[in-house]
Amino acid sequence: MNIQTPQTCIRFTDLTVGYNSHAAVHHLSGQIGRGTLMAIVGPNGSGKSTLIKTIVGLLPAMSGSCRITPGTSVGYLPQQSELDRSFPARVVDLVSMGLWQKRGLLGRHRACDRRAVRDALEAVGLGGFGDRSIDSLSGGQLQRALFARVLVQDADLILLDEPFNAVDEKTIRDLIVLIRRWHEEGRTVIVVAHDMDLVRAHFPQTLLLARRPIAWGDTRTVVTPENLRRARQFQEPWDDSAPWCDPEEHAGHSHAAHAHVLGQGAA
Ligand SMILES: Nc1ncnc2c1ncn2[C@@H]1O[C@H](COP(=O)(O)OP(=O)(O)OP(=O)(O)O)[C@@H](O)[C@H]1O
Repeated sequence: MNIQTPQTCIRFTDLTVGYNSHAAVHHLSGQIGRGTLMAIVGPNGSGKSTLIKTIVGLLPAMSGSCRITPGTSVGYLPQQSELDRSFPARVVDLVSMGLWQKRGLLGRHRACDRRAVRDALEAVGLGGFGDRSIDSLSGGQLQRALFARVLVQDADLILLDEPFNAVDEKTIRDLIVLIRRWHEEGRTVIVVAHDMDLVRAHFPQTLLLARRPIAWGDTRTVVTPENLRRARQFQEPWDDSAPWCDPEEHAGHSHAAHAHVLGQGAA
């Protein structure tokens, strides 16, 4: 039985998740405390987006579980590549979509909602961009608009999938300010990232994945050359057509990682 303390935001119990009976992440156990600011890192194809989608509820567990403490509202920023930019919408419409959990899909927006959307656009440096069509935005401007949508969601748990991808340094700095503010407000923020210097500088906690948890805990002890090398080693020989999980291999190699996950990832 899982015991969720009031401080727990997410609990993974031997979670395995994937596609068409192939595991993309397997045997993840541990918990994320409320108010945690955490990065998820790992090589391409190591299961970072898959894990985020499972937390958001878009992908069911194959076995084990991922539980969010009841009553936790969730905000999610998908990878830009998953967005259809040709959809005929204005920036203000995109940002207003963040209100649907409060107002419903067809709900009328009140004056306070319109103000919240305007304030969010100002906060991300897109004041005056409301009437622009989303296909006219640069990549960095679109990322700012997506952050504005997360701002109006006003969620307890915020999941950002590669928010720093293909944006310039100034935009990254501005987005980091927003992320830090969410953290200071006591929200739980989980960010998929590839830039290890940025992770070391801004994220106190890190989960390093290579289809399985390699290490999890204090960023200084997780993002080490040795752990990154191990992550690459686990990832490179991976066979996408392999059976969904090899218990022998799991028992032999991931025991140390598990101990680390349970010892340091647990909040
Ligand atoms: N819809 C899907 N159907 C089948 N397999 C998928 C699907 N989405 C992802 N995968 C596979 O699952 C594995 C993990 O993918 P995932 O996108 O979670 O990795 P990632 O760590 O986010 O990678 P990246 O850093 O490249 O974004 C990969 O082998 C990928 O090919």
